Amino acid sequence: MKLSVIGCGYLGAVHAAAMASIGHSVVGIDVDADKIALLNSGRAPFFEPGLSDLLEAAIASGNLTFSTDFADAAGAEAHFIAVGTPQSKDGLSADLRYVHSAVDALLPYVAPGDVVVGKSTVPVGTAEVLAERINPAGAFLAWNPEFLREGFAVEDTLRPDRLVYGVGEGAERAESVLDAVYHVALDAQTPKIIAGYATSELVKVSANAFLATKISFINAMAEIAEVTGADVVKLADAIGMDARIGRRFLNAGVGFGGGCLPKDIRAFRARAEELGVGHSVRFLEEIDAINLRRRDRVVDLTTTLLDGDVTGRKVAVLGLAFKPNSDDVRDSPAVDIASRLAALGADVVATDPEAIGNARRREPDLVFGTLEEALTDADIVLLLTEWKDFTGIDPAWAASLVKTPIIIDGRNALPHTEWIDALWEYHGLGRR
Ligand SMILES: NC(=O)c1ccc[n+]([C@@H]2O[C@H](COP(=O)([O-])OP(=O)(O)OC[C@H]3O[C@@H](n4cnc5c(N)ncnc54)[C@H](O)[C@@H]3O)[C@@H](O)[C@H]2O)c1
Ligand SMILES: O=c1ccn([C@@H]2O[C@H](COP(=O)(O)OP(=O)(O)O[C@H]3O[C@H](CO)[C@@H](O)[C@H](O)[C@H]3O)[C@@H](O)[C@H]2O)c(=O)[nH]1
Repeated sequence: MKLSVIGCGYLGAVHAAAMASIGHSVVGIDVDADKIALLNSGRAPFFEPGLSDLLEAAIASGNLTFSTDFADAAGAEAHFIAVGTPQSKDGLSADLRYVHSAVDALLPYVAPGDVVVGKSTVPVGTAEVLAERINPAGAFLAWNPEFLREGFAVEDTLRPDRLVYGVGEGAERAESVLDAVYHVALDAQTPKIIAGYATSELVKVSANAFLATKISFINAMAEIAEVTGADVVKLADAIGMDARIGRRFLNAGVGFGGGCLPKDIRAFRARAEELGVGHSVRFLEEIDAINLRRRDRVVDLTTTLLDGDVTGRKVAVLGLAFKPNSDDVRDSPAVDIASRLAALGADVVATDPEAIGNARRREPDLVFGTLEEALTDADIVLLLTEWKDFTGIDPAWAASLVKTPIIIDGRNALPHTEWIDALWEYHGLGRR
């Protein structure tokens, strides 16, 4: 089956390569000519485990091409929309301009019977508006939200835990086209939920709202633990043993960042206000506030541990990506904390296995270095992204490099007894 994927970022490039790897003939289209040139040469424009191999193999097989020309989408039966929906510059809402311009550019090449498939995360009500523009061409719209996690994007795309088809006019055609697209996952008994547009759009944003809520819940418990002497990690272990609660997404620390959770909960609030039901998700304001307070906590704790003044003190920041196994620094707690400490006068040296390039583009004045450069003569060390490269550090080796062995484990990810045994002053978040 021939497919087009419009927008080749973290979502679209992986989707295009994964669909080509299961035998579809895929063209990925993006307005960013540099990205398209890289992709066409078989190189991933960002770090995502497994993506380079998938791209290389799919391009070599002839199943995958990339283009900046929307005319190349002609002849595809399904056109996936995977462009960005970032937070608006002037508010909380999602900026839908890329979705609309992608649909504008695609429409001349859409044939009757084609299915345009929305994958971008959008405010509820968007699909209905887009369908009104697509249906007159004799084509149909499906809303097929994506749940992949960065760092596991290839695996999640090839083996999703569920498929959601939001359908409207032309529902039968949309379902049969999507079934053909996802035949491998469906053959593996992946559950499929068919719903209307509004439900499928809401499934996506409510899933992210729930995940954000779970993280902020445990971070709120961390705040309580910090004033009572409780240990939030043990608390999470204990409540997580209740199958109704579950241990996943109960890792307290510097909180959530990235290109999804923060902007999605804000856009959800904005959309609910527009719909006159702002009160229903007003709690997300608190979820956001708890999350951002964790960053303040690390800045304040660093200052306290450096006797109230960070000026001229060397701070080693381990981690810049919003999570391990990604180079994505969008709304990254680590970049935020590093920048704030640098702005307060600290001599910050930040390191990351993959994200220095992206962090430097965002914060050109920050100082970046290798792990060894960051640690050497540091007055304090902050672990802000739990890459294996950092959680596996030998604490005795690190102690031999720093000036003062003080560490804030912003992800509660280190084997803390080993660090304490190696004579580090260890500070977790929400634990002693
Ligand atoms: N990143 C994820 O893990 C993930 C997972 C699920 C859903 N999503 C959603 O998917 C969407 C894309 O996210 P992303 O992280 O891939 O963003 P991204 O910024 O990495 O990629 C977006 C791409 O769209 C391209 N683009 C912009 N306007 C275009 C146009 N008119 N025509 C063609 N291409 C255009 C950009 O050049 C860019 O390459 C968002 O709505 C996001 O919320 C992302
Ligand atoms: O217990 C936890 C789990 C995660 N995080 C943080 O939460 C953020 C988001 O993590 P994760 O959800 O794993 O990463 P994303 O790749 O942003 O994926 C989320 O956002 C995507 C885009 O919408 C969705 O597709 C995914 O299902 C959803 O998990 C990261 O900063 C993590 O460090 C925590 O602080 N504690």
